[in-house]
Amino acid sequence: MTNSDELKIATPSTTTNNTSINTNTTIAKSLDDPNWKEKLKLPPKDNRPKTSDVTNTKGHSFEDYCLKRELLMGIYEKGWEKPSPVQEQAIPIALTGRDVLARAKNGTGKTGAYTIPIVERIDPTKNAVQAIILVPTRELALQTSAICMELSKHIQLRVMVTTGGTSLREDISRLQEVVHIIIATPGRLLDLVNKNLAKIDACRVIVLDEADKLLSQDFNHLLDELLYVMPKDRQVMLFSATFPLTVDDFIKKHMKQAYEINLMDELTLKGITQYYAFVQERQKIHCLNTLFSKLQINQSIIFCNSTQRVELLAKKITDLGYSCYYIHSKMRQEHRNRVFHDFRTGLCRNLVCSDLFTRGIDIQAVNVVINFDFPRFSETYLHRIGRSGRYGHLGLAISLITYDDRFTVHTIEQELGTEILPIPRHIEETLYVAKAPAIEQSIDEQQADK
Ligand SMILES: Nc1ncnc2c1ncn2[C@@H]1O[C@H](COP(=O)(O)OP(=O)(O)OP(=O)(O)O)[C@@H](O)[C@H]1O
Repeated sequence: MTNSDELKIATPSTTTNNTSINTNTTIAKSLDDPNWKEKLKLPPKDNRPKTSDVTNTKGHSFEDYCLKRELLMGIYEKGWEKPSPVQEQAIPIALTGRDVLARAKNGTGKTGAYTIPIVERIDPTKNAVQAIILVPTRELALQTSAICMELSKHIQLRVMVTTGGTSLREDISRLQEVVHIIIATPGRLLDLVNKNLAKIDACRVIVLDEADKLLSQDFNHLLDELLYVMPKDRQVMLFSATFPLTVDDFIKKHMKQAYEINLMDELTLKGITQYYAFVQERQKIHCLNTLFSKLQINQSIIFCNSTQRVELLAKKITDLGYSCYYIHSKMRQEHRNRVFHDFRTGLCRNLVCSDLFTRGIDIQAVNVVINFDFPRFSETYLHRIGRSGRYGHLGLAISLITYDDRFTVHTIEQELGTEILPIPRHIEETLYVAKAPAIEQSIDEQQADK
């Protein structure tokens, strides 16, 4: 790969939708229109094969849930044709107002599993905050609000994002207007609540996305404070791919007969192939250079264990002649936003980052994740490698391992029940580069055909 081909980043392989749906006509405004589906502006169909992590459903359709027509329009126009396994389980229960505790693999549609019921249950005629979605990072807040706005684009819903690192004054003036859903990082929301600027005493739904991260020591006490302000008869929903025991206290204290969903009979995604390269610390850059020259990287995320190492590595990669961005929590927010936006739109092939990007970030074009530094915990490893292989697609995770990491590797393999294999001389492209087949077929089916 050279710099000259940096910009040829493939978006998910697509073919135009040639079903009976006409994408050129205007959107059905009339809710009585029996042909509303034919008038939707659908995105190109994503015909890449998918694993059973997302295809193994009960066969529900979004229409089975009696959702508002305008919401269904938003869902279909987002390109979501049918619910994923976690959506099938969570949506009908969440619509009843019951507490939900949902564990499902990375990239299998947890965001839709809580945003769809929330959007359905909001009364847009009421001038009040009716739902709160908490996430651990500012980038994830922006990503989640974009999804919420896309799904509700035919409904007059007002979504507000508020996170640390942005102007409090802007938030204050935004809160003078109507706000139905707040998507926030916990610290800023609590600040607004304590200053009596955000009124959440009538808000009856709260979601903790990446719940185990939010309930870690960094945020735990903030959440207790927020929940004490909310009405007693609220709905609490927790979503993550990992639920260590640390969340138990919160569940006992704040949830009532939560409906439990656990779609993690195995922990790692079927579409991701995991390898390690055993190296000395000083050989890591050379090894990365070799990987860059050999792999078919569409977009890659490269993880380091400290912000300082992120910046140093990004400089070394640039010196090697590969374009790359970097992002970490000590950068100014506007700078972070620009990097996030530009990487997402494919302006650069490689992104070096700290664990700021480990949770929730969804960039479909990422097919390779590299652990330049090996993480210390299995949760971190799982979430990091889950940045590729989104929605049942293919991905490659390569970890550079030093002698000091050897016990951690073993522990993580044990805890996740997975095997990280030594990297072979040649890595088959079929393992991580998607080719769209003419007929949609799951990856598992293809393997069965062989
Ligand atoms: N029903 C659906 N049909 C097709 N694509 C979907 C559907 N639901 C979600 N997706 C897509 O799947 C991708 C992953 O979704 P999402 O980010 O919600 O996963 P997640 O389970 O929250 O992952 P993570 O654990 O990493 O946060 C997104 O690109 C989203 O648009």
